[in-house]
Amino acid sequence: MKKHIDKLHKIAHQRSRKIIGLMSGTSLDGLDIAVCNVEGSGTDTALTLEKFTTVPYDEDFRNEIRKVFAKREIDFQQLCLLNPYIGIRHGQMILDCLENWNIPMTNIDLIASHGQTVFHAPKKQHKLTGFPNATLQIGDGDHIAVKTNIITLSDFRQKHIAAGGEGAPLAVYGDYFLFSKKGENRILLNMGGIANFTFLPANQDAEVVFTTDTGPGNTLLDAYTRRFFHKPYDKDGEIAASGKVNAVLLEELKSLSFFKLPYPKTTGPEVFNFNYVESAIQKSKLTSLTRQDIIATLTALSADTISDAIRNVMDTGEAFTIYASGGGAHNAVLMARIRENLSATVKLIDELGISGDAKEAVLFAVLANEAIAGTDSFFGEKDGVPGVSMGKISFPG
Ligand SMILES: Nc1ncnc2c1ncn2[C@@H]1O[C@H](COP(=O)(O)OP(=O)(O)OP(=O)(O)O)[C@@H](O)[C@H]1O
Ligand SMILES: CC(=O)N[C@H]1[C@@H]2OC[C@@H](O2)[C@@H](O)[C@@H]1O[C@H](C)C(=O)O
Repeated sequence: MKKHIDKLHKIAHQRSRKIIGLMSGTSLDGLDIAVCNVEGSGTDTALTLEKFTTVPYDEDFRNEIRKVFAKREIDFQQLCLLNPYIGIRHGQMILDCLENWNIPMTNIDLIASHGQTVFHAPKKQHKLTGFPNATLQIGDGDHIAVKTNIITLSDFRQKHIAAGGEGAPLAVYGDYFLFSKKGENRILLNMGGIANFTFLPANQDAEVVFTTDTGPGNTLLDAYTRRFFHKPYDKDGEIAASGKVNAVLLEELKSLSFFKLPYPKTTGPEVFNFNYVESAIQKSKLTSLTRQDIIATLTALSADTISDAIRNVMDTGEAFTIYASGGGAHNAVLMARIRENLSATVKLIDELGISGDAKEAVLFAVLANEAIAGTDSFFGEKDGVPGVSMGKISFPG
């Protein structure tokens, strides 16, 4: 309908846009909702985070997602039902938040929805001849648009794959637009379920900007803390601090083929799960390790593989600063080992003006802003950062 196109055209030409960024990551902890005011685009983007919250998922919702999450074999009906269901639930969470914040729906121009990743299968992992890189996010944008009456952009990762990428990491675009700084080599490290980072060179050359996943962030820690200690995660790294890293198990865990693949690469809980850890424990014949030692070793695995990946990019001897975000930035043991491994300054991204817990949701708002109001961007011919606009548009009516 032309009225929708006219409205979108108007939004694209406004001096600033109010965009809600949504992120629900691999930790299944909840939906991050960030209300952003965005002016300009590309490297001229000026963003203010006006409101942020994480709406926690209730256990029932989490369990419904877990039925299909990162599983090779599932009940197909469950997947089919979850696609609209997650969209509707996310839409309702937005409406509730806007009401609590006293923000009229009509003040919001756009929603940028990541959706829920249920499976991630880059070619390097599935290895099936003829099949492309693949990833699947559900929670359809049409349901969010109709529920909230707000134009919604969603499903950002498919275009990245269509343009030659693995569908991730996408944070790199917003990282460059918002946080690149002349004179400082910056590593923006995000430790969610899976860890990834963006390298922003001190000369701000977009063609040198680099991004990759590194492997596990918190996903293994969460799984084992849930199993052994009946808690959702190792708060502040307290359990890890009470255990000892087991060098034999750590080496066995590091022998996984993923860690030998060249960078950039991407991964998910399809690879980093119970089976992987259990089979490493069996292989190293360490069946009597304490639970605390296992958590300490898994924390060291995350820290060491993050550090190896950063070393691979920062091999020039130049100084750099790490800005950490994501839930793992709250884990003191994880942070301390990264600091020690790299002898680098490690700060929180919060020092750059955006809360580390909000960063990913904010970056999806930036991607939507680029799709609607941006111009061409070019990050060179290297793997992993195609210069394309991402996000599919859902109109409310
Ligand atoms: N105080 C804390 N101490 C230790 N770990 C914490 C703390 N708070 C959060 N976390 C960890 O952070 C995780 C959530 O992180 P985050 O929300 O960044 O992940 P995500 O966005 O779901 O994942 P991804 O970025 O891989 O998609 C929790 O599951 C937990 O492991
Ligand atoms: C397929 C998928 O959802 N990947 C996530 C996941 O969580 C962290 C890491 O793996 C990253 O590659 C990506 O998310 C962030 C937001 C990204 O694309 O930058």
